[in-house]
Amino acid sequence: MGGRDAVLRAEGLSKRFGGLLAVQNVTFTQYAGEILAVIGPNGAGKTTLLNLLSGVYRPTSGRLHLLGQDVTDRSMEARCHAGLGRAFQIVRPFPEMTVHENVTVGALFGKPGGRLPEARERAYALLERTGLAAHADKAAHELTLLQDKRLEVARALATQPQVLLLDEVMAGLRPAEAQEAVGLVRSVRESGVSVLFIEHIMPVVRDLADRVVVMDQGQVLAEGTYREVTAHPQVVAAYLGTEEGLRA
Ligand SMILES: Nc1ncnc2c1ncn2[C@@H]1O[C@H](COP(=O)(O)OP(=O)(O)OP(=O)(O)O)[C@@H](O)[C@H]1O
Repeated sequence: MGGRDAVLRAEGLSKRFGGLLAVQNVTFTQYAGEILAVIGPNGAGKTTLLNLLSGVYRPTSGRLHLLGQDVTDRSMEARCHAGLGRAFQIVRPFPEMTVHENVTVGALFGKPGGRLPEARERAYALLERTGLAAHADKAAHELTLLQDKRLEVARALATQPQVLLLDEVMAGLRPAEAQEAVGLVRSVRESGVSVLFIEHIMPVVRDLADRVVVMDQGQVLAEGTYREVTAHPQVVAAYLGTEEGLRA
């Protein structure tokens, strides 16, 4: 697989909260065009890792490279401008603004110096892509949960990321809806965006991820394809007795 470009490279990332090392010496590479899943039992450090990647937290130690640049000391906004987008589990649109206006805000925020007519146009194109065009003029608070998730992805894509971070966006969706969301994430990748996602729903991980990083107690326990990691004895042991188990 020589010659593949790394889009994200974490080198020995650690994050300490008081006496707790929530993320401990985490190293991994995500390659261009890849859909990478981060899984692990509750409290494994997944959300903390995502917060280190997006810039919510600075690491206690370690470095982060985005598209070949060292962004360890850059703010969340600077990382966004450099090509990193993020969608949250808890969707927080501006409830009184329309769906279209919400995505337009994302389009204006992503690249410095963006112009309004252009941003509005790009927002419409994204609503088409995410299946929300028919709801463009609704207030955001009128959307269903699945439509909310679509809006969150559209808003993140509006910032024109090359790497999109998704934090449990399937949470709360019914299985059929989760399948629709899987289709949406695939289409995001088809458009040339690399995707890193945290997910508890194992069938979603199986269907979507090219590669999986398994965390436990702040550390990377295993890395590989879904088949490889779910056959790994330490991974099976880490999941035994946990609520989500390793059902697939
Ligand atoms: N801001 C914080 N201050 C102190 N401790 C924290 C903070 N954020 C997370 N932790 C702790 O760090 C550990 C890792 O938490 P984190 O939320 O990253 O795990 P997770 O894998 O995302 O879990 P879950 O699957 O339950 O969301 C936990 O023990 C948690 O209590």
